[in-house]
Amino acid sequence: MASLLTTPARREKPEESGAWRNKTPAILTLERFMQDQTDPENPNPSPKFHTGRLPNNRSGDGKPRLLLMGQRRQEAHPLISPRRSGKSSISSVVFHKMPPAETLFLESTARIQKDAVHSFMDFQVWDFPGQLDFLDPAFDVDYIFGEIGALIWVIDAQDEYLDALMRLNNTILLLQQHYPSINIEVFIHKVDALSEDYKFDIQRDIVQRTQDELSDAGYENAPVSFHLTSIYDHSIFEAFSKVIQKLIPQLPTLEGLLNILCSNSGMEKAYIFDCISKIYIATDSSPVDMQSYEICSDYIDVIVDVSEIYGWDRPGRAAEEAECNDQEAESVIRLQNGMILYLKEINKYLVLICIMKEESIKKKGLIDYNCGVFQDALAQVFGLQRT
Ligand SMILES: Nc1nc2c(ncn2[C@@H]2O[C@H](COP(=O)(O)OP(=O)(O)OP(=O)(O)O)[C@@H](O)[C@H]2O)c(=O)[nH]1
Repeated sequence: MASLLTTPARREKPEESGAWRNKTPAILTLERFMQDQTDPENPNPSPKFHTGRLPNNRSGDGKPRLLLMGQRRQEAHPLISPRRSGKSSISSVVFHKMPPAETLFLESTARIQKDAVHSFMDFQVWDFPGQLDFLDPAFDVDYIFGEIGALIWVIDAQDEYLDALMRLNNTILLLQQHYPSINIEVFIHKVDALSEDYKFDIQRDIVQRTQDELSDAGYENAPVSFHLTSIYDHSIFEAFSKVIQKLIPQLPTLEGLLNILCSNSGMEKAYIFDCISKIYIATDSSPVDMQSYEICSDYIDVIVDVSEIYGWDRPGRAAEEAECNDQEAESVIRLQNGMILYLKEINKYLVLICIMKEESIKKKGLIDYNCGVFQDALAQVFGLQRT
């Protein structure tokens, strides 16, 4: 069992007068400053964080689109309901916090579901009905693919997948001809019921067949990635993290900053998480192990739950925040194995979670300071990027 050592804390900042202002602890609403701060001299500032705008966005709404596609397979017997690949379940679990078991009751999607996700970067998730043949000339392919960030193709690994694979390959070939820069992410889904060996065999087979098809058509370097996923564990969040990270142009800078933070603060690993979806948008360059990712993800759940139960709206908070936008929540947990988890709120949507040995947290002043510098650097990077 992990034990909670400290909960909400604050970071104080000297005001212009030079005096330090005493503030009550920030509540863990994980809502804060960077995107929302208003500057009296510039009441409509451009947001400092990346909003995911695509440079070639035609409509100008600036929202990258993730398309969820995959085949629904009709069974030979009309009384047996068709096999569905799991697209709506993925979207509901990742973006709407639906418990995985409740997806059993989801209805089949009859028309394209457009879901706007408001998070550290706004994007849209379009869930396509499995039976829709968007390669039919009646569809406006440019409308569907013209502005997307990534196409996520969901294949049911518990079902026969050759048909689904054929359609995937046709789609990839179409995209390679007309939209070659779109990332294609293949989710080999529902692997929870498969043995370790079997799921890797399936992955190998799918990768091989796709690559053969692509190289036959002369597309050796198509941007296609494969992920083993299930809504019943963290793999679906991990896979989405990888998908989203590819849409963040500042990713190498973020990783560089996290590397510097880790090496100067004695940290083993650091993640920046989007606390609404539990997608991590960046981590340092040491390898990600699933266990550390899972524990960080569970940690966010605990913090968000605690803040929802015990958080309160303080009178005058808005005014206080307008004066000092440097206040954030912080929490430290010691794990049974002696490791320490340190969470620091970055802004309304993002939290920094660091994993470190017990010796490192003894220098908490240093860690707080370095995290403050990291936050400032982050704000500068995104601020500079937008000018
Ligand atoms: N075992 C397992 N079942 C899953 C998983 N993801 C989804 N399912 C189940 O798959 C079934 C179909 O899910 P949907 O999300 O409705 O499938 P869909 O692809 O959106 O279907 P259409 O809307 O008809 O295209 C549901 O009963 C889910 O519970 C998974 O990771 N593992």
